[in-house]
Amino acid sequence: MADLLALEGIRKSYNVGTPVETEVLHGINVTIHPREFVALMGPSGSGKSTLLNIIGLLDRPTSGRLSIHGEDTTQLSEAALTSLRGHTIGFVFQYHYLISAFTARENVMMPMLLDHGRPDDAMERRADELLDWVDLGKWRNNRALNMSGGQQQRVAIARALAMDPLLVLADEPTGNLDTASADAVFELMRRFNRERGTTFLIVTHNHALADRCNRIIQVVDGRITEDRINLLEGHSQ
Ligand SMILES: Nc1ncnc2c1ncn2[C@@H]1O[C@H](COP(=O)(O)OP(=O)(O)OP(=O)(O)O)[C@@H](O)[C@H]1O
Repeated sequence: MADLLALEGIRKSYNVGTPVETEVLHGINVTIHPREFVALMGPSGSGKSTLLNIIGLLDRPTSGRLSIHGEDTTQLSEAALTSLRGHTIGFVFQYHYLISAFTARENVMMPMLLDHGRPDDAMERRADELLDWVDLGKWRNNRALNMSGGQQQRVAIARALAMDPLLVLADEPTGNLDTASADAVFELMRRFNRERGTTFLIVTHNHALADRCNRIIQVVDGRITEDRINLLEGHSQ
């Protein structure tokens, strides 16, 4: 089977006032396999979010090749990228970006609604199944604004999983949470990975959480400086 994701020579420059161009990714080569649960670590400003945005097809590299299941994405049109993104990748951010006036169920249904155009029973069932899974079944009809930060982030995880993505990209998903909520949110993603085989790539500054990933990639100054399988995964808990 082809790798889930292959990055070859990915470079990214930003124009910070002509003629000055700053390169923030200097040729990233990495392959992500199905079912991996990967931590992406590195100092502030090292290029982690830039890399995640490129992998998530939200931004294009300046040069290099990004393949999903062996297919090069760098030449695809915006419309093709949008469709591929919607059906392949789920996103979780540090801030949940829920629609606060909508219920938990409505928020989880949102990616399916955007894809299909109108609500149906299957969407509701899918949303309810995911909310049960993140242990918020009883909260399905509560508005997001009435939920705690940890609960909101669990709804955001359910929403990221709504389209049954192959890959979930999470950019500091526990950064705004207290230790207990961060632990619960992280454990949910870990369990989903183990039970359903969804691949996760998680940016985190938290070493204790990274120790619970099965691979740890370190980025410093736009380069991968370390990429290791975490043989002790799960043993530090
Ligand atoms: N749109 C942009 N225009 C210009 N420079 C940018 C842009 N986005 C990011 N940068 C720069 O690229 C570099 C990498 O930023 P990035 O946000 O990817 O780092 P990071 O590792 O995610 O940092 P943090 O851990 O603080 O979130 C930084 O120097 C940043 O200022």
